[in-house]
Amino acid sequence: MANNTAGSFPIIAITSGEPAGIGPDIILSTLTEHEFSARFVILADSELLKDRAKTLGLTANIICLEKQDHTIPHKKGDIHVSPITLAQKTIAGTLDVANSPYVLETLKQAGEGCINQKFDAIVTPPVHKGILCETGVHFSGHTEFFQAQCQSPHVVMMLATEAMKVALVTTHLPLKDVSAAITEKSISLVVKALNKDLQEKFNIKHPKILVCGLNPHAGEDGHLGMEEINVIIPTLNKLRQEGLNLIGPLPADTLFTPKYLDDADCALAMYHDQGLPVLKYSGFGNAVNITLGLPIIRTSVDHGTAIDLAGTGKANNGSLKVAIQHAINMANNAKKFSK
Ligand SMILES: NC(=O)C1=CN([C@@H]2O[C@H](COP(=O)(O)OP(=O)(O)OC[C@H]3O[C@@H](n4cnc5c(N)ncnc54)[C@H](O)[C@@H]3O)[C@@H](O)[C@H]2O)C=CC1
Ligand SMILES: NCC(=O)COP(=O)(O)O
Repeated sequence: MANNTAGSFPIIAITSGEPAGIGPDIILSTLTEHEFSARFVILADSELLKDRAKTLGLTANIICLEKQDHTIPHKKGDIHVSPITLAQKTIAGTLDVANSPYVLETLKQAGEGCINQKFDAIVTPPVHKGILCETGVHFSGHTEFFQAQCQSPHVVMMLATEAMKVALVTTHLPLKDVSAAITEKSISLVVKALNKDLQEKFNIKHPKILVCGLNPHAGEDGHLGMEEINVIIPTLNKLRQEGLNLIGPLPADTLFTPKYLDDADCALAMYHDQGLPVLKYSGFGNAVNITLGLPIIRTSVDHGTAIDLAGTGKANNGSLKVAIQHAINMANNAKKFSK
C-alpha cells in the first residue's frame, strides 16, 4: 500500500490514454457518474480534460494536485489531476504525433509512481500504438512497456469478463512470428505466471487452465502442423508433473464452448487473435485487461482509442469502470497479503 496517511483507500493512477481518442471522455464520464472507494490521480493535461468535459457537456471539477503526492477519497465529479502538459492542443478525433511523447510520459510517471509505492495500481485507458511508433520508438503495447519498465522477465496478458478469462502465450506479435515464439520456455513461463496470479490475485486454489493448440484441430495428429507434437504436448506434460491442472492442447474452435469453459478457470490462447475475439464477442465493453507477472498492479480497458467516437459522447465507459474496480480490489488484496 502506498506510504500515505490521507486515507485507507488505495491510490489509483489513471493515465489519459491517447488524447485524441476516447480516453479523456471515458475518464470524465466514469468519474462523474460513479462513486469508488479509492483515491485517484489522473496523469493528464488538465486543459485537455477541461476542454473535453465542455465538449461533452459534463460537469467536472478539475483539481490540479501540483506537487502533492496524494489526494482525497473520490467524490463523483471531482477529477484530481497530476498535470502533464501536451505538446499541442488536441482536436478530438485527430491524431498528432507531436503528442506521442506526452502519452509516453503519462505511462512513465504512472509506472514509476507504482514502483515507488506512491500509487497502489495503474489503470490505463487506450493509447494508439501506431502514432506512438511514428516517433521512431517501437511501442507494441502497455503490457510490454510496463514489462520493460519493471524489468519483469515474463508477463502475461489476460482479459476477463464475468463469464471467462482468456490469457495469451504471445501478445503483440506478427502472425508470421508466432510459431517460433511457441517454445517450451515461453509456454512454461506463461503457464507458471498465470497459475501463480490466478491463485494469489484471484484466490483460485488450484486453477484449471484450458490450453489451446496452435494449429487447426490442434494439429490433427501432426497432419495440420507439428507444434503440438514437438512442443506443446511435451511441455504441458512436464508442467502437469509439477502439479499444474492443465487441459489440452485442445482445438481452439471447440475449447471456447460451454462444455469446456463451464468448469475451467481460464483459457490460454497461443496468440492475440486466437483468444481475444472470443472474449470480446462474449463481453466487449465489460471486460478488463490485466497484466499478470508484474510487481505492480496494472489493469486496462478491453477496447482501443475509438478515434471515431472521441468528443461525441457515444463512448461506452463500462470497461473502464470494470478496470478501475478490479484495480481497487487487487490493491486491497495486496494490502491484505502484505500485512
Ligand atoms: N489498451 C490499449 O491501449 C488498446 C489500444 N488499442 C489501440 O486502439 C487503436 C484503434 O484500434 P481498433 O482496432 O480500431 O479498436 P477500437 O476498440 O478502438 O475500435 C473498434 C470499434 O469499436 C468501437 N469502440 C471501441 N471502444 C468503444 C467504446 N468504449 N464505446 C463504444 N464503441 C467503442 C469503435 O468505435 C470502433 O467501431 C489501435 O491503435 C490499437 O492499437 C487497441 C486495443 C487496446
Ligand atoms: N487487444 C488488447 C491490447 O492490445 C491491449 O494491449 P496493451 O496496451 O494492454 O498491452
